[in-house]
Amino acid sequence: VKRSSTLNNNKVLGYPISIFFIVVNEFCERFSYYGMRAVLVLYFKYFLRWDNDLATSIYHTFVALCYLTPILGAIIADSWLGKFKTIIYLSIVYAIGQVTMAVSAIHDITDKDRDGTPDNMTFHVAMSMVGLFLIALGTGGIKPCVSAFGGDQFSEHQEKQRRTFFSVFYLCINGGSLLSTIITPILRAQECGIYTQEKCYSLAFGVPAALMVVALVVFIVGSGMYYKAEPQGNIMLDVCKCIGFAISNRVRHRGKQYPKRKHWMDWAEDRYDKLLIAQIKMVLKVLFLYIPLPMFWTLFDQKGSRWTLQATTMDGNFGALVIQPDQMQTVNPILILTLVPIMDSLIYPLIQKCVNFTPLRRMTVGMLMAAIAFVCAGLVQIEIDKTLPTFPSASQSQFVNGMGMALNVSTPGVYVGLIDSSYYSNYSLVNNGKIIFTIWSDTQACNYSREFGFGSSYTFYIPGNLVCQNDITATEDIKPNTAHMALQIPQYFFITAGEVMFSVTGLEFSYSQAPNNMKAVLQAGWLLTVAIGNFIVLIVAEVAKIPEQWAEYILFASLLIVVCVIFSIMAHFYTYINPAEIEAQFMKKGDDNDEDDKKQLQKGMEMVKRNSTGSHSYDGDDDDDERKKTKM
Ligand SMILES: N[C@@H](CC(=O)O)C(=O)NCC(=O)O
Repeated sequence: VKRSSTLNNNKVLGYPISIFFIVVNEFCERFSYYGMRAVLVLYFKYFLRWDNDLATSIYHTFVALCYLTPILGAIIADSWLGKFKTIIYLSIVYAIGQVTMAVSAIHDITDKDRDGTPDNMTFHVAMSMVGLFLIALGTGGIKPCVSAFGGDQFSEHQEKQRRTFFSVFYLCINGGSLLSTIITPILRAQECGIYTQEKCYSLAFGVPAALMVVALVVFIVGSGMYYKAEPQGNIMLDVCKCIGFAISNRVRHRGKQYPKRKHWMDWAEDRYDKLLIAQIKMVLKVLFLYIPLPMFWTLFDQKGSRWTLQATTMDGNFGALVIQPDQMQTVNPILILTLVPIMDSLIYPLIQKCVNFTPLRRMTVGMLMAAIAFVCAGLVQIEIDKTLPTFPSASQSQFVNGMGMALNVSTPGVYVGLIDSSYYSNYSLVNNGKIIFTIWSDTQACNYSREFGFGSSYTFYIPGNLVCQNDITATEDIKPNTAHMALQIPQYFFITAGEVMFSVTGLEFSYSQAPNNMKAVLQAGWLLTVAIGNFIVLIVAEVAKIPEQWAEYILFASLLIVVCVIFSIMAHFYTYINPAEIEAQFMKKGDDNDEDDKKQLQKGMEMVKRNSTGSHSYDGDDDDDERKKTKM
């Protein structure tokens, strides 16, 4: 009653006002997360100077951590602080993490000799790791809370509005991700610094930090308008205890003298009520089906690591538009925003006319799409390898001074340095496009201009009798990248089509197959598959140590195809259930039971009510009879 009255007083267009704050909060938070993530792997490679393998490994450890912490967030919210306070406190941790990252990327802090490279890399690495840990704790911790908190704002008769809210919520995620993945690579490509101008990773991390502060402020501003449910006990803990008891009770009753029970979970009946056991059975069936799923995420999340590194060896010149390697990731949210409505309104209904395109079938096809994406990535890599030398580092150039006097060389934003007579400069990082160098000594000065292609590297020879432009000769140490970044579009298309079929459907499937009070448990289980998927990248990258990148892509594609076959077999034997219907049956049976059983049922019902908006119960022993007979 309290909830309805709270909500009814604050409505706009039939929606509670409070959800506008939540939606804006989500947009800013996802901007912050994806913006930081977009440039992360390049920060590791070019700022911290890690090699591709280490950069990829740490990137995936971070992503895995971001998807492990939701369990922690759910436990804190459910059993201690409630969702509202959990979101506030963990958002503060998150914002501190983002600020730490921004500070860690200021090279001037330790650049004592002012040559543009940090002198105490340990400081920057340590700060980055602390920052990333805090971000993982914050973003993962609030993840299961924010969407559920949004859902809580609707009363039971607002089901339609709640569904619209979740669609808008998903669009906001991808809107935030799209904008930030365009913006932060641009910020990263700027030059900044007090003593020496370098690529501006601090700005690329600083803006996401600012957006996280905005997200927090917006969320707090809405404070007076939210419906804040009290923490209601930790259902995850109840589930774990019940499963633990079932196993230990089963082990204690091993002998032939003990009659068998229909299901191993039935061994928990001696202590736990039948409703909880039946609900756990439903959840376990879905969790069992989750076992092969991490492999999808193993491939999916490499678009932020391997694919971004791949793009650095490609040509990002799209005519009027010059795309940075990390900006290629925007193809994913752009395709999400277009594919989701097309799939829902056109593709699925068309396929449905020919075959029963069940959620599990969609997910299987989604996995195949991801495998195809990696075959595309492998083919693109073969194309790149044909064009790619290994020496020296891409985009760097040097000058050799053949004059009898010291010379200064600079371009706007880059001071190559003072080069002694008959000596050479260090390699300096130069942007692509037309670059004008100014070369000067005590007695003369001149300009020298040259077109730099993506990733090209040159050595320039300054002769003894320098007049200028025509006197300087250049040798091309590395040819400009010739494989065009547009070649990555097919792999992005397939991975995103895979995401729509796999991820969007999978979330819906998990939600529909879970009893009301355990939807959060399954949500945490789903996010756990993402974490495990990222750990698999680490294991495969470390164990397989495949020297050829294209072969690694094909290996991942093959692994996913094998897993996909296993998943389709498992899915074939899965029978769809309707938890609400089953719970209603359980209720009916409960009416026929004796008084004690009724009391026990009532207890179970209260548990369901306590943890959810629904209020039915279910006798798990009869689940086979009660299911909707829908096969994969
Ligand atoms: N498509 C992704 C966003 C991206 O990779 O840019 C998505 O929707 N992820 C879901 C989320 O909760 O972040």
